[in-house]
Order: sequence, then C-alpha cells, then structure tokens
Amino acid sequence: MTGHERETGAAKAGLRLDNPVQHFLRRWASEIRPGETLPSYESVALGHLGRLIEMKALAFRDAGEAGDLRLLRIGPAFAAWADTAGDVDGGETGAAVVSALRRDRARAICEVIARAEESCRPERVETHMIVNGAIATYDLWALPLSNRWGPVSFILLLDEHAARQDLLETMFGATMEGMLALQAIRDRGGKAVDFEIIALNQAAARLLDCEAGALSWQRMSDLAGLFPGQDLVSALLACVCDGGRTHFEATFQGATFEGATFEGEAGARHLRFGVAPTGDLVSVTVSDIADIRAREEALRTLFDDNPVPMWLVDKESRQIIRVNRAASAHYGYGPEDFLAMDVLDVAAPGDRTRMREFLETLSEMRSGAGQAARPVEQSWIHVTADGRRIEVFPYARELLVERRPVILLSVIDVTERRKAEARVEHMAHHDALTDLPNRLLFRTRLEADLVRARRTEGALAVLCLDLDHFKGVNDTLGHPIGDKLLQAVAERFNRTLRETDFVARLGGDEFAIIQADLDDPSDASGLAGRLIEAIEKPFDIDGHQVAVGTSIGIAFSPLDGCEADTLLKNADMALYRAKADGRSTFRFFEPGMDARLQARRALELDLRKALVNQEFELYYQPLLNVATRRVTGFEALLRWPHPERGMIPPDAFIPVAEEIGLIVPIGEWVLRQACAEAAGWPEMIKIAVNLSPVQFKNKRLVETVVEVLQETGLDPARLELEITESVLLHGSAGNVAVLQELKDLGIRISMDDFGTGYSSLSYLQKFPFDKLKIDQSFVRELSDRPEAMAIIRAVTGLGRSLQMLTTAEGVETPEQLERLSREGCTEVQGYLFSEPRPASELARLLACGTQPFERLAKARETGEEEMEAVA
Ligand SMILES: Nc1nc2c(ncn2[C@@H]2O[C@H](COP(=O)(O)O[C@H]3[C@@H](O)[C@H](n4cnc5c(=O)[nH]c(N)nc54)O[C@@H]3COP(=O)(O)O)[C@@H](O)[C@H]2O)c(=O)[nH]1
Repeated sequence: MTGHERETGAAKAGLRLDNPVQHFLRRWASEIRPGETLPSYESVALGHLGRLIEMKALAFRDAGEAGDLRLLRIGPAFAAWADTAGDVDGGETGAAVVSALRRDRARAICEVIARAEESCRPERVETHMIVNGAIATYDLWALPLSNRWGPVSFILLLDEHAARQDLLETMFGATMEGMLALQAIRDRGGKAVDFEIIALNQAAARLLDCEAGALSWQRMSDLAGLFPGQDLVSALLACVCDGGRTHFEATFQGATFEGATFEGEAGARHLRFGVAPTGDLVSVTVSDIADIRAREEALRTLFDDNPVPMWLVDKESRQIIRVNRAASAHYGYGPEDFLAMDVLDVAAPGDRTRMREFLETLSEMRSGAGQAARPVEQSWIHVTADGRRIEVFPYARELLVERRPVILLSVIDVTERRKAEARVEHMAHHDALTDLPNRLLFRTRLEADLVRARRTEGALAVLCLDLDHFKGVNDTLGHPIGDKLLQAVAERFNRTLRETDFVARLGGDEFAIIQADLDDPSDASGLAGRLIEAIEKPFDIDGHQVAVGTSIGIAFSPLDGCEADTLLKNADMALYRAKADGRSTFRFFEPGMDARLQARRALELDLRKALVNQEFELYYQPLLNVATRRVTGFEALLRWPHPERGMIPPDAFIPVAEEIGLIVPIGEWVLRQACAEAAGWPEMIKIAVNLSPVQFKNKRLVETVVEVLQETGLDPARLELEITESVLLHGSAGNVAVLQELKDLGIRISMDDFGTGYSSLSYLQKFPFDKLKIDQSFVRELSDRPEAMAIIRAVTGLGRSLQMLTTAEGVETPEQLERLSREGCTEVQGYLFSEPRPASELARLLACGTQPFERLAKARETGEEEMEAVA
C-alpha cells in the first residue's frame, strides 16, 4: 500500500484533515520506505510530534507474542485520560503496564493496538472522559511503527472531538421523569410567595403537554392550568419554609399554556410530584402515574365486581376493612355491617378456631411476591345473615396495603356442589325406583357387618326375597303398575323392619335384608313371617287390587358362611327351595341345597341340549266318547328319554323349561309334531295339544299355530288346545283375546285340570270354552269322598248347561267309568283304556279307534297288548 493510499484510507476512516493528528497520520504514511510495510519510529516520531507530545504515549509489547503491553513516554493529557498512577516526568511518565490500567482504558488500548497490528496501518477507537462536568469524546489512534531493536511498537494518540456534551443535560434529556428547577420569589417582607421555572427537561415539557421553551422563566402562579393549581404552589411554599422534602399525587384536568382545558379522559392527568428544596432553589420531579392509577382501578374493579365473595381483613385485629358486593349478596350482610365485624364472625361456632388458626399461619406461608394464595385443605362452614349454613372453600393471602399487613380472603361456596355430589353418591348406591340401597351398597354393608360380627363373635342373617307372581303383574297390568307395586312393597318392607335391619333391592323383584346382631335363629324366622304377612295383603295400585306374595331364603353367619358371597349364594338357594315348596314361605339354607341347585343347573343345560339334539318324543293317549264308546282323539304328551338318566317325566322338566323360557320353542315343536302326526289320521280323530301359560307371552303364538296348520294341512277343527286356569289369572285380557283369535280359526279350546284352581267357575265367564277336563284328582277320589262326586256332578251339569263337553281324566277302573257315565260325562281318558303310547304304536291304536272302548279296557285288564286284543 502506498503512502497516498494509506492517507486516503485514513481520510475515509473519518480523519479531520485540519488538525495535528491528521498531519501526523500523513507523515506516518509518507515515511514508509519502498519495500517496507511500516515506517520507523525515528522517521515518524522524532522531532515531529510537536503539539501532540501531550496527547501521546508509546506502546510496545514485552518479548513474545503474548507479552504484556506497556506504555512509555506518556504525555500528561494521555496520562489524565488513561488515569495512570505514577509521576509525569518532563511531560512523559515511566513505563505502565496496560493490563493494570482502568478496565475501560485498558480495553480501548488493547483493542486499537490489536486492530493496527492486524491491518498494519493506523487504527482508531472512540473513547470518552468526563471533563468539568461535560462528556469529552476522543479518538484513540494507534500507529504501528517498525522498531530497529525489536518488535513493532505503536504511537498512541488521543484526538479530542471538537464538541463536548453537557453531562447533566444529557442525563436530564434521557430520563423519562420530568424535572424542573424552580426559584422561589419572595415579597418585600422576604416571604416566599411564588416560584419561577428556571430550567426543565423535555420529559417535564412532555408531561405538561407544553413546549419547554415556553415554560422557562414562567411563574408558577401564571401556569395554574398546567399544574394542579394551588396544591403544588402550597406544597412548594411549605417545603421552602421548612426545608423538608415531600411528594404528592394529583389528578386534574390538563390545560394548554393559554389556559384552554382538554375535555374528557384524554385530558385527565395523573401526576406524581416530588419536591426537594435547596434554599430558594427547588427541584421538582414529575412522573406520570396514569398507568399505575389505571392498574389500581382495574384491581379495585376486580375486587368490587368479582363474583366471588372477598374481604380485606386487618391482619392484627382481623377486622374487615373492605368487602366486595358478592360477599354482601352471598352472606346477606350490608357493607356497613361487615365493616363492623371480625372476619371470624362469619364462621360457624365449631369452625372459628380452625379459621383463626389458618389466618394466623398465613404469614408463615409468606415466601415473597410470588406466593400463591393458599387454599385450605378442608372446607369451612359459614353462617349467612339469615342463619343458613353454607360450606365454603377459602383462599387467602397476605398483602401489604398502604404498608399495612392485610389478608385478602375469598371463598368459593361449594354447598350446592356438595349437594349434587351427595345426590350422585346416593344414586350410585341406591335403586332409583324404590330408593332402597342397591346391590353395591348391600354388599359393602354386609362386608362391614360381617367384619363386626367376627370381631364381636356375633351372628347375623341374610334374607333373600323374591316376589311371587310378580311377572304376572307386569305381563297383565303392565310395567308402570309393576313399578308402583315394587315401590309399595319396598315401603311395606321398611315398615316391617327394625332400625338395625338393612334392606336393599338387588334388581327386578329381588330384595335382600341383613338382620344384624342376631340373638337367635328364631329372630330371622320371626322377621320372615312378618314380611310374608305384610306382602300377602293385597295392594291397591291405581285402583287395581294386586295380590302377590314373597318367598324368602335365609342364611346365617357364621353357621352358613362368613363371606358375603357365600352367604348371599346360600340365602339364594334357600329362596329357590322356598319357591319350589309352594311360595309365600321361607326356608333356611341347608348344606344339601347346593347339590340340588347344581342338579337343577345341570337339568337346565341338558334341556337346552335336548332341544338342539331333538331328544324329545311325543306319546299319545286316547280320548273316548262315553256315548259312542269310541276313540274320538288323542292327547299329545311330551316325553324326554334322557341319554343318561332315562325317561324324565314332563312334571320334572316342563316347569323348569317354563322358568327359563325354553317352553316356547319346545311347545312349538310339540304343536308341529302333533299336527303333522294327526294329519295322517282318519278325519274324525282329533288331536289335543297342551299349551303352557308361558307360551301366551310369545306374541307370535297365533301366528305360529296358523303356520303349523298351513304346513301340516291339518283342519283347524281337528285341533284342540288345552290350557290351564293360570292363563286367565290376573285379568289377562290379552290372553283372552289370543284364545278368541284361536277359536275364530276354528280351533277348539279346552280348560285342563278344571276344578283345581281357586276360582275355576269365574274363568268360565271370561271365555266360552269348548271343553272342560275334570282333573284326575276328583276321579281318583270318586268313591272315597262324596265331595269329589258332587264336584263332578256340578261340572258335568255346568257343561251341559253351557254346551261344553266334559272329559274326565285319569279313569283307571270300570267303576269310575260307570259312575262318570251315569253323571253324564261326555268323554273319558285314562289308563283303563290306554297309557300314553309312542307314535310308532299309534297305527294299531287307531285301528281300534273304531272299536268300543270296552275292548280297550278289557285288553288292559288282561294285560294283553291293546292292539292285539282289538284285532
Ligand atoms: N305344556 C305342556 N304340558 C305337557 C305336555 N305334555 C305333558 N304335559 C303336562 O305334563 C303333566 C304331566 O303329564 P304326563 O306325565 O304325561 O301325564 C299325563 C298322563 O300320563 C296322565 N294320565 C293320564 N291317564 C292317567 C291315569 O289314568 N292315571 C294317572 N295316574 N295318570 C294318568 O295325566 C297327564 C295328562 O294330564 P293333562 O294334560 O292334564 O290331561 C301334565 O300336566 C301334562 O299336561 C306338553 O307337551 N306341553
């Protein structure tokens, strides 16, 4: 690089060409010899520094690249800037280690030397110094020089900028706080009466919304609109008088210099004045506190309008010092009432100590500004002005308000939430219909009672109850009546039980009771008896007289088990026994019951399999006309040859099939099978098929019968359906309608087992039966009990009057036949003629259908095969 080029570079670096430094730099550039990169110290410095001698220092590094930088020959002005210790000798000081200088100076020197070292040309950094209260700005130059004795050395030069900045002016100009200097004006008597603005900063002018120049040398009394009027002047006069400092806040409507006021919130000024006098000179600081005011206002609104009840409470006295609207509305105390109260007055007497202790421990919790409001782990009970008890969760924190420790207390009323929770809890553990405890709660209670009983070596009983004939009520009167019946039953249970007994609805018509603290098993039987009696009495449900009963199974702890599950299972088995034994009765659990239940379960399983595997068979028993003495038809009777247990009689499995609903598909199979069989018989021979009352619950019964008749082609007039009285129980209008539909198809309807029910006669009014089948129990007792004969006579008479056939079942002897015949019985059936026979034997039985029945009877008497006898 040529000297000229370096000079141009220096100029670009911002050199002022008219000063000595600039001349010196040009010299540095011109002294570079061809083939060298740096000029020598001697050529540049010796005899050429002139005026710069004061402003310079010579810098060099100790041996080695990382050696210390040292300064030599430091001029006094440079020494003042560098703040070097040590004497200045002849304008120059001894060597100083740069790293030992003030940190900012050392940094500036190191930085500029590092740059010059790297670029091999003069470099510059800017540096400052306070001189007589003004900020002086310098360029610090480093000029690299070759050195005959060793490494490169540097001439450091300070070049002060022309303008110095006033320090105070700079500071005042930079601050956001307004500052005014005022001079007191005294009257002739020496009393301060006014003030004159002698200086102010831009921030003050801005805050007062006025030009700074316009305010200088103005009297305060002439600027009333700009300031909060007399307040400020009075405060200033007082300060000047007593020499003390003060501050105050003022909110006022601002005005222009000329006195015109600004309207509305935009013109509102919220200023804070700080006043500090020094004799007659007063300095005033002005800050805008509009934001602080707005924040305070927001907090006030947050408190006053908060929907959550809140109080500010004096920490020491616990006196309420502020209260929000929500607290007044919620507790019913007016603000004035609250302000006269100790905050503990809102607590229920039992909760006051806890509340006081909580408030006392608040300061222990205080951990500075970040401390969160402290919730209480437990709720408190508060009492409102009208005496209502409410449950609240409080939140509190300690604050300083106007340097006074206060507690901000707020509460959340959880009374309604608690009620809702209690409702949910109740619903989870109670039956919605009867409001009795449910199975879940029953189990929990039973487990707890069992634990207690084990501890006290006491006894308890579990009673399982089931309503008799409840399904009938539901089916005949509908579910709404069934529901009301269950509610009424629950009420009667409750009335019959003692306080210590515990009743639950387990589901459907199943109930269970725990009888705790049992002294004697007779306590349980006594209770069971009372319950049966209570439920036996008819219920009046919406005008319907509903009669049901209850069967009860009882198991004891510890006798029958010590676990809830075992006891419930055993009581349930006993209930099953009670039902099987005729209902409206109770049974205690016995160990053998378990086996019986197992057997019953096995039977159910086998029955289902039997239907799938087509294990059932139909047997047929002839019906004979007494007048013509010939077979008129056959009754189809179901048989189950069990693959392992042999022939199972229908009495043993039909009730089970009815209970589990399997009688519907089984009955359909019987109907289809019997009709198909009968379709092949001579036309005058009828077929009688038994229908279970459960089959009437199947809505498709009529449809099925129609389908079967169509499929088999059997004339409906040849089909007789035998029903029992229970089909007409409980005013079953629906069943009567079904019977009528069947009858309308041309099918004949027989009333089976007539005379065994409680109100057999009343059923005759409900439906025009084609035939009455006199139950075999009357035939059996015909000769022994005159009442039996009387009944048969009455039934045959009834049949005649109502034009119904009468069939006597179970005819076993010629005498019975003789007497029945004399009473005018139209039809007979019984072992005297034939036992029920399988279909395979029917052809021969049918062959004798045209023979007088004496021959059939005779054949049985002599033990011959009927068919052979008639042949
Ligand atoms: N819903 C259905 N019920 C049916 C069906 N098949 C039979 N049953 C009913 O089962 C009960 C028992 O029937 P069962 O063991 O077949 O007994 C019948 C006859 O064998 C018996 N009987 C006939 N004559 C005599 C006799 O002289 N002495 C005597 N001890 N018993 C005799 O009576 C039964 C016929 O009864 P009934 O039906 O009332 O006419 C029974 O109630 C059957 O109804 C079926 O498919 N579905």
